[in-house]
Amino acid sequence: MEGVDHLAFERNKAQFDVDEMKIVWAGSREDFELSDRISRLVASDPVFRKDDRAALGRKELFKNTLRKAAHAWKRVIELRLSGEFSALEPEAYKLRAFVDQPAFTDLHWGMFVPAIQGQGTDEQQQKWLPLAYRMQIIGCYAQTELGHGSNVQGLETTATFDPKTDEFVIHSPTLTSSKWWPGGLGKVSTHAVVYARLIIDGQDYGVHGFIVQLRSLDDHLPLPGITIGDIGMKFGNAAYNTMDNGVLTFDHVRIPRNQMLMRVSQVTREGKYVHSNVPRQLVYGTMVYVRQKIVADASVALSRAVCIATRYSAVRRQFGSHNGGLETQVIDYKTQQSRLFPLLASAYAFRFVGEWLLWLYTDVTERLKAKDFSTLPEAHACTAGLKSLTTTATADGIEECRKLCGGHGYLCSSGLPELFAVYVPACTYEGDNIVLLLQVARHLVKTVSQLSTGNKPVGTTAYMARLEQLLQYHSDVKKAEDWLKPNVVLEAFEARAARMCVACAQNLSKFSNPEEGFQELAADLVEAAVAHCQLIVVSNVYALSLLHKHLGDFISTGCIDPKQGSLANEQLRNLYSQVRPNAVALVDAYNYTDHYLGSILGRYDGNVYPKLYEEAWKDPLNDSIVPDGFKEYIQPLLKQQLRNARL
Ligand SMILES: CC/C=C\C/C=C\C/C=C\C/C=C\CCC(=O)SCCNC(=O)CCNC(=O)[C@H](O)C(C)(C)COP(=O)(O)OP(=O)(O)OC[C@H]1O[C@@H](n2cnc3c(N)ncnc32)[C@H](O)[C@@H]1OP(=O)(O)O
Ligand SMILES: Cc1cc2nc3c(=O)[nH]c(=O)nc-3n(C[C@H](O)[C@H](O)[C@H](O)COP(=O)(O)OP(=O)(O)OC[C@H]3O[C@@H](n4cnc5c(N)ncnc54)[C@H](O)[C@@H]3O)c2cc1C
Repeated sequence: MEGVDHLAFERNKAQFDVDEMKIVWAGSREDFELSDRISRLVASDPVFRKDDRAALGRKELFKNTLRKAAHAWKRVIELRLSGEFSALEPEAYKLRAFVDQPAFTDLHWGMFVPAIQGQGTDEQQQKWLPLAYRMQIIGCYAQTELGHGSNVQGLETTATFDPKTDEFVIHSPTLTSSKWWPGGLGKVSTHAVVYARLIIDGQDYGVHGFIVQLRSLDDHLPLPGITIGDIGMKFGNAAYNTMDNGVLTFDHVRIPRNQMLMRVSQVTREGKYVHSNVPRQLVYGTMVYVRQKIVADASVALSRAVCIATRYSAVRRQFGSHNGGLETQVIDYKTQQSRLFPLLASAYAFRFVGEWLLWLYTDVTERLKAKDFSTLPEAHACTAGLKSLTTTATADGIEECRKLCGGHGYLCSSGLPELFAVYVPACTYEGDNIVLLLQVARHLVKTVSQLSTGNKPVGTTAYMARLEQLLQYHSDVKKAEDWLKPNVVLEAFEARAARMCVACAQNLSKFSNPEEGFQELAADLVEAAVAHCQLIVVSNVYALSLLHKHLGDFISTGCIDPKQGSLANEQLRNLYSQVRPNAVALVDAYNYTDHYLGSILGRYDGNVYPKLYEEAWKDPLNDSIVPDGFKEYIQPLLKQQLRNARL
């Protein structure tokens, strides 16, 4: 029934003030009001409808994306959502987020602009940023090649300095050096920040960023020497196919010398390479920025899936009917709770860890401005590790939510298949998750090895300073409630991470060639890195379900014994019972509109069955009662069977 809240009985059970929780989730009252206003604005605008997206072909889908991006830009300007540099303001960012359709603009604002801001000189910023801010040029981030993505130092594209003309010659020497994947490149971008090996007088100075114009600003045709196109359909139907991930090759394309991004190092008019007194890794700065953003976004994607699965689990009933009464809500099954509630808790945990990471990133940025590079390794390890941890958990969590919704979760109208297909590449882009965990492992091993030299570990590795104590540690948990004490949980996680790191460091020391040891022990190193990253995010329910999931680690490292493991599980069951009456209210606190959720199963009013039924009839296959192709392919079969039957 329209207008009836089928979930009201669930909402009435809540033991906390959902409006207050909305503010906690949003970050502040101001943020809440902004999100609320912008999400409603998007939901009520017919251009931003998305319920028809799954049935669109690639070309229509892409054009639809262009239309939405242009309309979003128009709305930003018309509504005066922000000041001079409009699209960088939170309102504009939120508007793009609630439109919820990946587009070239994500890379323009999310990577092209930050690359120039972070790696361009003041002069370069003054020239390029106003054009980019007004979208008079549209840019992408062209780093990955057909042959190399993870190994940035292995890129093959060359930028050779020509002192005669004061230019760089950008060239793709091999097929594998073709740029491959950059979003927005395939059909839209007029410019790119291209990463290429700098060659001066035959000497290779490694990978640097260059601003390169790709297409004419008049007719949008590729400039001479440039071959460019889309790399083809990707996983899922609509999903990430709204994005024109592209291929690009250069045939001796010339750009002026001042288009090398020169904040970190410079090439003079005479062809002299000058490296500023800063770490070369600052060239990777844009990736650090985006990894931090991706962590913040993980809680959004996971919370959407959890919201759908929680509301639907409260609506869906199976088994347990007595005397013709109602069947049991599937959310009341302990197995459903043990799969769903840790995800609900994870979404909240990732929301808070995202805030913390933003603080860390802001802090390191301020320090870099003051030429203090001391916290850069920690910022790199945290952004890389948490990007890996949160995106893996979110991608797995979305898929789990699909299963939690049974058969109906497999329908596109549940919103879950598309959410998964859009989200899952986050485990790969901006650094493959395993490759990033190996970076964390390097940082941890280095930290352990420096302990003997008296180096005091700082930041998230500070617990290693108590190594002796952590190596002696054995949990003193005696009853299930003991697991509710944050310190008890935290110490167990610290001891587990410390012991796994130390074990790796000890095993590495047995190799005469450390690099060979690192390769050989990579799987263990990744597990130690995961343990360290989990330590960063632990909080009550979440921590206990993780402890239960990784019980083997905790027992094998001697941090807890099997009895204490069972007590943790007992406590977990108690906590699930406490979460149960609050579950629907906890997902209401995300304050998502039905438009943004894009899911019949997750509708706010819980009116699932009539709407599912209604939606089925909208499928293009139901446009005609007898399908196209009946006469050619079905009727002859039927007739033949009839003939055979008569024989
Ligand atoms: C509106 C939208 C807004 C925001 C966007 C939000 C979401 C994004 C949406 C969509 C995103 C879409 C697309 C994504 C785009 C991309 O994918 S762009 C391409 C990204 N590519 C990668 O991530 C490549 C991964 N590889 C690497 O990062 C590096 O190559 C490596 C770190 C794996 C290895 O690098 P090497 O140079 O070989 O390093 P090393 O020898 O291992 O280490 C040398 C030292 O450098 C330190 N280090 C490495 N990286 C960094 C860094 N980023 N910052 C600081 N320090 C770094 C490393 O720790 C070593 O230190 P030592 O002290 O041990 O020497
Ligand atoms: C949707 C999407 C959008 C993208 N957008 C952009 C963009 O805008 N701009 C851009 O420049 N790039 C972009 N990329 C490229 C992306 O950044 C790379 O795909 C990513 O960095 C992974 O690199 P790769 O593809 O080379 O993977 P590979 O490194 O080839 O990974 C293959 C396998 O090898 C393993 N592996 C690799 N190295 C190691 C190692 N040292 N030790 C152990 N295992 C290893 C990995 O774990 C993985 O299992 C995008 C990719 C996708 C999927």
